[in-house]
Amino acid sequence: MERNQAGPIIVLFRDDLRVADNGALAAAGAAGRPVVPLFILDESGKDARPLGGASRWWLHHSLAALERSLEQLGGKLFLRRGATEKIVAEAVKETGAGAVYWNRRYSPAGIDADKALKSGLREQGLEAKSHDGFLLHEPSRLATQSGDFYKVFTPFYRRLAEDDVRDPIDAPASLTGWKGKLASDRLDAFGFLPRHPDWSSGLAQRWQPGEQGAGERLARFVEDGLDNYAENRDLPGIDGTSGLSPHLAHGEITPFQIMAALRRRRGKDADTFRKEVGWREFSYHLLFNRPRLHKENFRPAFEAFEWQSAPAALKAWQRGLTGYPIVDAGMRELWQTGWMHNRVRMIAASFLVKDLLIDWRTGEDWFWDTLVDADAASNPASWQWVAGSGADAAPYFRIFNPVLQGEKFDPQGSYIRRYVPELARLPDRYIHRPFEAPAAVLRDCGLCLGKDYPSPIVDHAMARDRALEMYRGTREG
Ligand SMILES: Cc1cc2nc3c(=O)[nH]c(=O)nc-3n(C[C@H](O)[C@H](O)[C@H](O)COP(=O)(O)OP(=O)(O)OC[C@H]3O[C@@H](n4cnc5c(N)ncnc54)[C@H](O)[C@@H]3O)c2cc1C
Repeated sequence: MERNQAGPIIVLFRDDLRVADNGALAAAGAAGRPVVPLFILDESGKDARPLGGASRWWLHHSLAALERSLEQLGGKLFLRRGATEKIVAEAVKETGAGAVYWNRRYSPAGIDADKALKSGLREQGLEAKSHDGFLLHEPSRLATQSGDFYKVFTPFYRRLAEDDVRDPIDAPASLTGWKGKLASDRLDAFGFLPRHPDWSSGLAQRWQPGEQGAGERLARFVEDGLDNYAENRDLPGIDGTSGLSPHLAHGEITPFQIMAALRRRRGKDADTFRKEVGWREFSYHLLFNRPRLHKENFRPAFEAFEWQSAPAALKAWQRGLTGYPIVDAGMRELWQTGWMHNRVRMIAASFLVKDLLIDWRTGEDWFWDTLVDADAASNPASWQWVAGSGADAAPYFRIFNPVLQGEKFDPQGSYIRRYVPELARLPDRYIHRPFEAPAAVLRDCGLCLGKDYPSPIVDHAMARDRALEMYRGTREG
């Protein structure tokens, strides 16, 4: 096929649902040719991981916001579902496009699909160009001195910090919209919104999906939230973190924009925040080098670990009915809002894996389905970190005590009172250990343990010893 240098440029949208700091869109806009923005949901590859329910809810609203932003610039978003190469081939044929631009993806299935796309388009004589945006670093390029990938965070982060971070790219002032025809699905017909039942009201109350919501959240955080972040980030009872993770997961904002917003900020709080963004980069570095991170233990010795089957305990964990208030508050926050505080994610994950001895993959799957920020790299990397099977993982003997963790990080129990309202009347000293409250205290609070709120489904001290024994047998792979 002859390259049509005057023809329209197709710009693909996938996990980059924004118009600012969008290298592909900016390049297409600057070329002055008609632009065909095309969103493709591709769940067809053999390693593709279908999105979970909460991510689908987010995606619906994020696409609606993107449609509006593109319209304001003079463009129209086309929506398709299917194998990337096939959909793009059809779109090229229908529009007579001479070029296809996109921002790089870093999930294993995304990398494979885009590689095939690039070579296929070039073989046909079309221009195919990819841009950065999702990550600060290219996982294929960063290597240790011995040429291996990084398995420990600190040297990875030190190396990452050596690189200059480019400035964000402005959104195009306007686009030359493409006026021809192209098949497009209707957003509603994708069926991303839950209907029977509709469980999304808590998500809608908490979040504003879309680029505008992302930008406002970043600005608010830098203005009001960054001071004391290093301490506040561990306190689930306050709004002490940025809440940017779902916006990052859907590419409504880029780490380049975040770094630019922090550029003039020095000191412990800003450094800690940059480092957290660095953990996201590290997770993708691991995923790139271990594409089956959500299926296979990073440390092979864990393949032999004898996880337990405990369906009733799993259900209690998922519903926030374990009898450990901090675990239950976290699991209910997740269910109601599609998000859970990082400190509580660690505690709830540790409880599933170490107290209940349930395979980390089961918990990872649940988070994948229920988190609005479900992320192909951070989710499995974090679960493996907690389980001890991952790179640079928590040592096996670190087993969170859910009562002590609760008392340390939510001393007044404000987080518990918000998400486990049946415990709200308990005095602070029993809020994390209702099972130790004297009968008179429980009676005064109108609380009947085992009826209004469960007794612990497992004894932590016993569970800790059991886990230590099993872990000792599995050490270092
Ligand atoms: C078991 C478990 C599962 C997790 N699953 C996910 C997931 O699916 N998606 C996800 O984005 N994060 C995940 N995390 C990491 C972390 O909990 C969230 O990134 C964080 O809570 C998001 O809230 P925030 O944006 O307010 O974070 P902030 O504290 O404001 O941090 C800013 C950004 O840094 C990144 N970040 C912070 N902490 C981490 C971390 N430990 N690992 C990787 N990136 C980090 C995120 O992109 C975050 O938005 C998981 C952690 C655990 C323990």
